[in-house]
Amino acid sequence: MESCGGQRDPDFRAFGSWGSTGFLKRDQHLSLIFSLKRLMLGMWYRRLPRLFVVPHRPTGSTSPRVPWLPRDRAVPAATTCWHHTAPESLKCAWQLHGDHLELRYANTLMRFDFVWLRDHCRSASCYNTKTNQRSLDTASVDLGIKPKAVRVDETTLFLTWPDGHVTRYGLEWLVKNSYEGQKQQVMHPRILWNAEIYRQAQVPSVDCQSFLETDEGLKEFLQNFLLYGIAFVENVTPTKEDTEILAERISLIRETIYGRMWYFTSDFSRGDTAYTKLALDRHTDTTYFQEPCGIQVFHCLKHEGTGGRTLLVDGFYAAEQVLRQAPDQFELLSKVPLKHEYVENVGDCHNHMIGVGPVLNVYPWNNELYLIRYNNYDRAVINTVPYDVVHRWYAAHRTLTAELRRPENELWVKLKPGKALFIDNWRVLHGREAFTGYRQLCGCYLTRDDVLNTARLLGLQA
Ligand SMILES: C[N+](C)(C)CCCC[C@H](N)C(=O)O
Ligand SMILES: O=C(O)CCC(=O)C(=O)O
Ligand SMILES: [Fe+2]
Repeated sequence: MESCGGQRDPDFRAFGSWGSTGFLKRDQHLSLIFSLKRLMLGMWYRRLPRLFVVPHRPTGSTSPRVPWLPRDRAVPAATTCWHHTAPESLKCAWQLHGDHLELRYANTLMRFDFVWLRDHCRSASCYNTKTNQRSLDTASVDLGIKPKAVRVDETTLFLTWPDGHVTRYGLEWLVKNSYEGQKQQVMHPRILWNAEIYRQAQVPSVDCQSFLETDEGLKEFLQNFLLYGIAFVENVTPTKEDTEILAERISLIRETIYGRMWYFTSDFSRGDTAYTKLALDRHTDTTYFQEPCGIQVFHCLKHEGTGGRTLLVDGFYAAEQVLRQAPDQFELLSKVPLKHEYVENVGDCHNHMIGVGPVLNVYPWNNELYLIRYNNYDRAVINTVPYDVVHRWYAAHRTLTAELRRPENELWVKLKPGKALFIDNWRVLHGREAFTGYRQLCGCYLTRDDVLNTARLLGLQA
């Protein structure tokens, strides 16, 4: 067990009343939870540096074949000695415990549950490599299963099960697919930005023709989009139909209560401030959906008047500042569930949407942030949080808001006909300046899975 004694003494109240058993009174059970909190915070702090880092994975070993290959050995009830593939190099070592196998390979110490090892067997009878689907019925695996024999050579782990079935795992595959391997990786490599960082990066807009007609153009666009959470296509014919063709090049269009492709202007045709000339503070859209829309496309088709610039803020950059300054507040924003709501009764439009979730959503195994839900207009009555937590939540929300509002974090752009903007609505907040005159925007939402699918098919990590 690693010790975390050297770390700063945190404000335990920040977590004190937030536990899996519900809300505890601030000073209750303090001594009981003290050591637990220390442990949790230790884990928390240790994870910090990994949160936004582009992954660094040990590459495949190229060491020469080891001449000595151990033969199958019978497994004693519980063995504590390490078995090595090559005693000199200690390249791979394993140890069998009562309920799991411990494996050290490529600088990674991994622990595998026996049921997991049986469940992920890639043999022909357990896994269909044509469909990439499991054939094994996991429910048929004895939960007390234990391998009868274990053997490791320089590339492969061999397990023989009590019924004689043999499972083989590539050691590289295990490193890539183990929990220990995963928690050292980020799912989505990103470059967090403020206005200066974004400008300095000089991220190019991709030309419409190259976007539509070449894989390179599309890939460049998607790479920019994945890294920065925004990307532009230029020289687009300023019509709704041409914008739709762009959208369909990378994704399925997500139809919502606003339609499939939408046009909008300041006619208050819908019961939302977006349909006025008023300024809109930074926000993400559709926070009131259980799954907020992944991507938003904007294409300004016309503006005869003044103002109306678009504001963009990297929500993950701001969240990272909160994490550095006040990790307890970051934690609170990632744990407290809230509702957002859209209630509309204008003309023939009647809608009532409710979405539930915290402001910051992180993957539990590596603490990587993947979704920010931030819309002060659409935030519903907070009735999911007791009063003392709610006060701390407001303080945390204030810290985040202060970061989001720092002028140096604001990227202002004037959308012009011909230039389409794609925004990662799970990461980058948008807003707009008040305007005068006739202004018409068209666009749509995209289904996130399909954008990521396109990116992966082009070889990008998404
Ligand atoms: C983009 N479009 C004009 C169609 C919809 C605007 C939705 C506005 C809403 N307050 C939200 O933030 O979700
Ligand atoms: O008018 C704009 O530029 C953006 C309005 C807005 O926030 C939206 O439509 O989601
Ligand atoms: Fe919006």
